[in-house]
Order: sequence, then C-alpha cells, then structure tokens
Amino acid sequence: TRTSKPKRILAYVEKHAVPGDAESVVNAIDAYCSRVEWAMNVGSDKGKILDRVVSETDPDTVLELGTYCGYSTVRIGRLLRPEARLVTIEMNPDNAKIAKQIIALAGLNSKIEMLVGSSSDLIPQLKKKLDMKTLDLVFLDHWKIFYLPDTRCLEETGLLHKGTVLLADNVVCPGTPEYLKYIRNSSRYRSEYFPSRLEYLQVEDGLEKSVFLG
Ligand SMILES: O=c1[nH]cnc2c(O)c(F)c(-c3ccc(F)cc3)cc12
Ligand SMILES: [Mg+2]
Repeated sequence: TRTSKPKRILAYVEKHAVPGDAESVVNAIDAYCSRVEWAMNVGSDKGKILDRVVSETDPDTVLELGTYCGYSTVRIGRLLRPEARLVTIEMNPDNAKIAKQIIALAGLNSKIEMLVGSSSDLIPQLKKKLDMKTLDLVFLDHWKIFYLPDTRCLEETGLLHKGTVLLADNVVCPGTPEYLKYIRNSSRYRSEYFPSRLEYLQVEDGLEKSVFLG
C-alpha cells in the first residue's frame, strides 16, 4: 500500500539510527523532519525544555497522551531510570504500529507500554489496568480539545498526587485556550509557560508546565 509520513519516518530511522541508541533515533527523526518533511513531533527546541522538565522531575511513572511516531516517547524514555515506567496512549492504530517499531529500535521496550485507543476511555482504566498508583509526570501532546477533559479525568480518577507535573505541548500553536484558562486560574495548580518555537519552524509555540498542588 502507499507509504504514509510515519512509514517514511520509520524507514529513515531504520536506515540512519543505531539500534539500541535512543539518542540516534531522536536525532534521525529531527534530521528527517527538518530536511525532508515537517511532522508534528515536539522537535528539538521544545524537546530540550521537555528533557529539562523530565530530568528535574526524575519520575517513576509517566503518562504520555499522543504518541504519533514515538519521538517524544523515546525522548522521555531515554532519560528514565531502568525501573521507571512510561505509558503512552495513541488513538490512531497505524501511528501506534509505527511508533512501536521506533520505540523497539531505540531499545526502550522494557520501560514503555503503548495503549491504543481514546485517552478518555483509557485513563479511567489506568489505575487498575497497570496497577498505576499515581503519575509523577503527564505529557499532553494529543488533540488540543482533549487536554482539559483528560486533565479533569486524571484529577477525578485519583491519578495525580501533590507534586505531579503536567507538561502540555502546543499551548500557543495550534493553541489550547480552554486548557490554559482552567489550569492558570485553578488554585490546585502552579503553572509556568516556557516560550519556544513550533517544531522545525520559526513560529512561536511553547510548553505549559503545571504542578498539581493536591
Ligand atoms: O495535532 C497535534 N497533536 C500533537 N501535537 C501537535 C503539534 O505539535 C503541532 F505542531 C500541530 C500543528 C499542526 C499544524 C499546524 F499548522 C501547526 C501545528 C498539531 C499537533
Ligand atoms: Mg505537539
């Protein structure tokens, strides 16, 4: 069948990355998407901010909403301790298939579990399904209209603890106004905006980091 952008990204990674070397997988995807065709990976500029937040949080449990090709999954996974766990949720089964192969190539299968389906269906199941006590870090990078309902769901299912960090991509472009309005006005969060650039372009975008206060 015809190739897709995720399939072309996988083919490039298979050709240019070193199996088991997560850094080389991240660099290969950035090289492809900056030189050949744009793709909605968090990218290297925002990726450096993501790296810093992950390292400072040093999480045992991470939830990623929106896997796409697995770029940020690998970017986060490469910084986690061996006993840490990352669950990533992707609703598009074709993307999930590609992402699984990219995650495997990075050598991160032992730390990463991918769930295929809608975040709003899967979040309520996390607690029991994965014996998830609570989440130390959540990376929101899926469909912007789901950021707020999924955050409310995370609160209600008791998956957040005092100190849980929510990090949201694209709060400027494409923009997540309802989410920002809620999180910046809620006394249950302390938020900070990290300005950056949209992946591979000169357009402004940024990440919103919000710490749950309990
Ligand atoms: O749908 C998305 N999910 C997750 N992340 C995205 C992203 O980082 C984008 F830049 C964009 C994006 C797409 C088209 C544009 F013109 C600008 C940004 C979309 C998403
Ligand atoms: Mg994004």
